[in-house]
Amino acid sequence: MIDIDGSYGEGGGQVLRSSLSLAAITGAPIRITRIRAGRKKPGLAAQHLTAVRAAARICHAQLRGDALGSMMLEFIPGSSVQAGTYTFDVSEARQGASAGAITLVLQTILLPLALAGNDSQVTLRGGTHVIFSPTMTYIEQVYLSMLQRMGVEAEVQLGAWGWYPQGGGEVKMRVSGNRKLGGINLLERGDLQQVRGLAVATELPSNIPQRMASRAENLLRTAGLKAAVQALREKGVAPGAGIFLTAEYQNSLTGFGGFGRLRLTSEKVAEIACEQLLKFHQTGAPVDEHLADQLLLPAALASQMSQYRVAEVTTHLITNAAVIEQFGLAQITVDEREKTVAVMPLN
Ligand SMILES: Nc1ncnc2c1ncn2[C@@H]1O[C@H](COP(=O)(O)OP(=O)(O)OP(=O)(O)O)[C@@H](O)[C@H]1O
Repeated sequence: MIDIDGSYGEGGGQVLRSSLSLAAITGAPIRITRIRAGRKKPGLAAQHLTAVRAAARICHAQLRGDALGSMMLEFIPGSSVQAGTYTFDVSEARQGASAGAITLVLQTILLPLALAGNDSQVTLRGGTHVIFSPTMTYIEQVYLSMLQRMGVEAEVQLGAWGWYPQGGGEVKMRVSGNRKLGGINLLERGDLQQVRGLAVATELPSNIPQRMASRAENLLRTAGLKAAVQALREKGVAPGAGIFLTAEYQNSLTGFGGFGRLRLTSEKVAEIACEQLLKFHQTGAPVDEHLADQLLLPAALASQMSQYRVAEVTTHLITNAAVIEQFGLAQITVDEREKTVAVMPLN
């Protein structure tokens, strides 16, 4: 049994999710204690419990402690990961609505399913665009595109947008199985090719996406960046709005978003997204601070070494590296001064 201290470093949900993915892939039983001890409301929230149940479903794991608020979980895989057709809904973890991010549930099971013997189809329901987590737009345009270069083949289709607090979004994912992963080398990003964007509203007037789109295009073009932002009204169960920008460099991709809320003008929402993107652009780094921690898992499962340079070394990155190393799959070196990450798989 591998013992994981859920309070280590960042002490957030990622410690749990990385451990679940690796337990499913390796078949190693795990016990995680002090889950999310670093958070205001510690223990398993709806999103985490959905990830636990999803990981357990695909490898028939026995569970102990799988309840909302639980700070301890035992996860004992009962089989290798089984490809198949699955549905996971965060609202089943908590009665009533939940905007738990299904992108994080998706990340928990993606690599186990990509390494399984056959193709899978997964339907996910809950929050698709939720602050402090990757948005489904980021997953599609940045995360999956980068993972494709490492040998992962998966496609997502967004059926409905799910915002905080109601959730209710839906995504269908198709994952090809039997994949062999390769390393990635991202030390130089090359020139910016373009910034693409989606300015979206559900159940709100069309001037909102239009205003977000034109403010973002103006700001980015004034800063000398080539930008095209599409204004869209989309399907969702509740009102919501946001703008999601993807910057395409010769060798790399990144994405940033801004979320609408009451008393925040559409223009301000666009400015929030643009500020983050311009700040990243100035760093010259190929990998944004979020992708930095998300690339560790595929890199540890690859057959070659990976190396990349990041915009910022975060506690998420350091924490995830330590969790992955506990499974003995890779040696990870983070150079805080050079802001580089090297992942050397050990098998
Ligand atoms: N704007 C963003 N774009 C892409 N990825 C993001 C963004 N914000 C956060 N993330 C990613 O979301 C993940 C959040 O992990 P974290 O450990 O904080 O867990 P959590 O389950 O969201 O919840 P909590 O922080 O409440 O425990 C990290 O992988 C982080 O890189």
